[in-house]
Amino acid sequence: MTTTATREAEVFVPGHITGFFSAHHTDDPATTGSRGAGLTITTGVKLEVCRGPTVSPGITLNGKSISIDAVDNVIDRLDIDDINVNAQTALPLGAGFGVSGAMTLGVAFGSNAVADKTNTRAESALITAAHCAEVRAGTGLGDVVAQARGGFPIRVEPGAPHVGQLDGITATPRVEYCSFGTVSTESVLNADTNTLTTAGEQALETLQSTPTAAQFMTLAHQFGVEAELMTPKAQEVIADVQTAGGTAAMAMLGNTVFALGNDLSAAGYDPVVCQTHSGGVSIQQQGNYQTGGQHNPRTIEHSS
Ligand SMILES: Nc1ncnc2c1ncn2[C@@H]1O[C@H](COP(=O)(O)OP(=O)(O)O)[C@@H](O)[C@H]1O
Ligand SMILES: CC(C)(COP(=O)(O)O)[C@@H](O)C(=O)O
Repeated sequence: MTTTATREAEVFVPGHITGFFSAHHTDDPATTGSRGAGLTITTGVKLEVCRGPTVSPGITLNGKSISIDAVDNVIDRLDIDDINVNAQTALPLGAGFGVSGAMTLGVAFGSNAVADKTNTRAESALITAAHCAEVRAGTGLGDVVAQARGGFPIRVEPGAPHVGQLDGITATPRVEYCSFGTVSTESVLNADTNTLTTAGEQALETLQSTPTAAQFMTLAHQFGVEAELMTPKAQEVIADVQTAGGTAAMAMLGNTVFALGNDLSAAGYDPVVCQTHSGGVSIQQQGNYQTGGQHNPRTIEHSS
């Protein structure tokens, strides 16, 4: 039996729920992005990334082969078409949790962790590659930089690292959400974004003067109304939460309603419960394993 070394890494990227945003397009994806605010959540995407002579290239999400434009873009950009990615998530794709951003950022970090030591990149280069890939795909403007930071990010200035600017709200609330399906981010971003951008800029100014979780929720709800982005289902659920004395908002951009504390369950819903995530993208494991042609990730040996 011939023995060959395969490199493997496990990466976790938190989900990201945008509460409000404004869109800022330029002719360069690195300076294109959004301003706004959202929160990263403990429910996210876990990616096992492998590279080696016995590894067949490909991407799966929850066991099924998947095609996500932003992921294809980052693979091209970083020239990493020899990796295998096995991603798992409890989050729905296309429903406003930044799963496309998480996949793209996770592939960038994972591929770097399994690259030859002479071919590694610094974090800012990987985040920039993932951000530009999402912008080019038209599926996100600010998820990647928010997911790289973690916590409760405020996107003060748009764009990739060294261009954009991030701040945050110092709170780690419990989060509840109910998802009812997808909204096409590409369709919203390709349409006229003037109304949403005016609403998003006003919300950001108010949040910066009172950067609290409660203020964020009030502004996120108001943004959904003013930007005319609310789905009928989101309107119905948010109205029920208000009747029960709480605050809820639509996740941008998905047919998803989120709330802090227990505001959805107090209104009689049965939400998924998670927490604000304390950190950003992280490499959980990384190492080599030996195989005689069989891929068995459980035999991973840690390397420093
Ligand atoms: N089954 C699917 N449902 C939704 N999107 C999908 C699916 N399969 C592939 N995609 C692709 O995934 C991307 C989803 O992007 P986006 O709507 O921004 O999702 P998210 O809100 O999860 O980040 C799009 O490029 C879309 O074409
Ligand atoms: C709201 C959105 C433009 C898209 O978010 P999603 O649909 O989750 O990809 C996000 O990237 C942002 O800039 O805030």
